[in-house]
Amino acid sequence: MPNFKLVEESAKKIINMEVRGASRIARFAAETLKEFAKTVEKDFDENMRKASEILMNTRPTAVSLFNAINYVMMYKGENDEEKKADAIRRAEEFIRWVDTAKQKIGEIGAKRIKDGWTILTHCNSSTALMVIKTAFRQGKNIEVIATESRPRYQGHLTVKELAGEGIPTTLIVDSAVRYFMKDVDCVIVGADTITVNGALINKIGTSQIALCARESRVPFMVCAETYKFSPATLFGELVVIEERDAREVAPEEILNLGVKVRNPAFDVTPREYIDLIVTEIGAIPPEMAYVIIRERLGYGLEMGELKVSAKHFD
Ligand SMILES: O=P(O)(O)OC[C@H]1O[C@H](OP(=O)(O)O)[C@H](O)[C@@H]1O
Repeated sequence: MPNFKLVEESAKKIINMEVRGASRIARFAAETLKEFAKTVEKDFDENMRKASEILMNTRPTAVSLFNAINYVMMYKGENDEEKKADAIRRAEEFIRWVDTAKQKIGEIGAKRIKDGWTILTHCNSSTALMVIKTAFRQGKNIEVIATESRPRYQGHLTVKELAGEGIPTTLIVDSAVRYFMKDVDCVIVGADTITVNGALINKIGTSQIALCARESRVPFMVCAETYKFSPATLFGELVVIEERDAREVAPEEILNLGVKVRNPAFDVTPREYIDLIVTEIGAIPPEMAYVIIRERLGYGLEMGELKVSAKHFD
């Protein structure tokens, strides 16, 4: 029997943010599809399609979820048995992509961090933290300023992780970024999605930090695996910004007043504010986003037509 309960449970974990962070969500979706595929005995295409739809309808902004599901769903085979084996293989391949990419980004990004620097980070990006931790492990004497990242306080996860590594870390409220920017040598953040024109979609507040960094001439570095680039934006689609429950922001007492409370989870930082995007295949300017979508993800504009070709990770 196809185990849809497993898929529903995974979807719930993504929605309530028990599993969060763009790359963890992607990895978890691939793992779920792999485990689900093992339970399918007939009508493989139909069951896999249903399972991917359930996972896809969880959080709309991080393209990593789409790319993970899409990657697994490009399985091939003459019959259900072959399809199942290929889907499982592809899920495992995607999971390896997630794990190896983070390591590589850590190594590449750490080269850009100088001894004695103070780095500001926002939210809780495992990829951005990998860069910071790699630099620290190389013996660079660095400090971190971390924003609390309201309303979900992912900044608390960040400071716990950095403190666990022994990295001197200061926690600040989101609105104190400009106050502290004079002490910052570099901003390093993660990514939920990079669009074809090189814009960054990341945790709400990121664009204000970028603006402030630009004002102070502080370099702004983004850490993003190539599966965080959005092929759909090449086809003219806009990235949907997730708007979460108002109760995450305001207590009942406020909500009862009937005031409108808005809670967008992400915002857009235009490419002009980004100095560098560190991917697992190199540190690139945001202007190279189209090249990543074409060469790495296999979607391109060819002979004046939109052409999609499924690429494999190598
Ligand atoms: O993949 P990694 O680098 O771990 O995280 C990337 C991004 O995912 C998070 O979103 P959320 O907390 O799930 O809403 C943050 O916006 C973070 O910058």
